[in-house]
Amino acid sequence: MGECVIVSAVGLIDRDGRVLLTTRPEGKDYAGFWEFPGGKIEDGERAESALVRELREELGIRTEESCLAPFSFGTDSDTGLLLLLFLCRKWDGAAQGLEGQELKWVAPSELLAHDMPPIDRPLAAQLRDFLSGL
Ligand SMILES: Nc1nc2c([nH]c(=O)n2[C@@H]2O[C@H](COP(=O)(O)OP(=O)(O)OP(=O)(O)O)[C@@H](O)[C@H]2O)c(=O)[nH]1
Repeated sequence: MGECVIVSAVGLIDRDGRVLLTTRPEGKDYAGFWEFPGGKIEDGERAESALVRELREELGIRTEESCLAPFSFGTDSDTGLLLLLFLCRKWDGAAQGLEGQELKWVAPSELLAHDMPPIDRPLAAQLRDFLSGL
């Protein structure tokens, strides 16, 4: 049986209710696909602190664990990936692509128009429905 990889990711929601998607950098799996910012949880790390760290490293923004609300999760039986999706509406700084990734603030209704890894699609649909008040 393969190893389980746990990834923390976040739907950052701005004041206009748009969600930040970023591209996966060249050389990584799903390069060029759109994803929720985040990354793998390191050994002994908690999901929230991993996300606070990744947001600082990848986007140069600062947030706190108390600003991260658990939203949903997804699993991929082929890769053993477990993706934990949080939501965040409060952070300091303006997001930048510090690892060369593209950034795009996307209206909820446009989320599914973006190429995403398979695990993200149902999560994006849930997020769209949640933000549209369905
Ligand atoms: N951050 C993020 N990763 C995702 C999403 N969807 C998805 O399948 N993944 C997968 O989750 C894994 C996250 O790994 P990563 O490469 O971003 O993590 P990391 O920054 O810790 O990478 P590293 O191990 O290359 O340093 C990848 O296999 C990636 O394809 C998503 O929405 N956000």
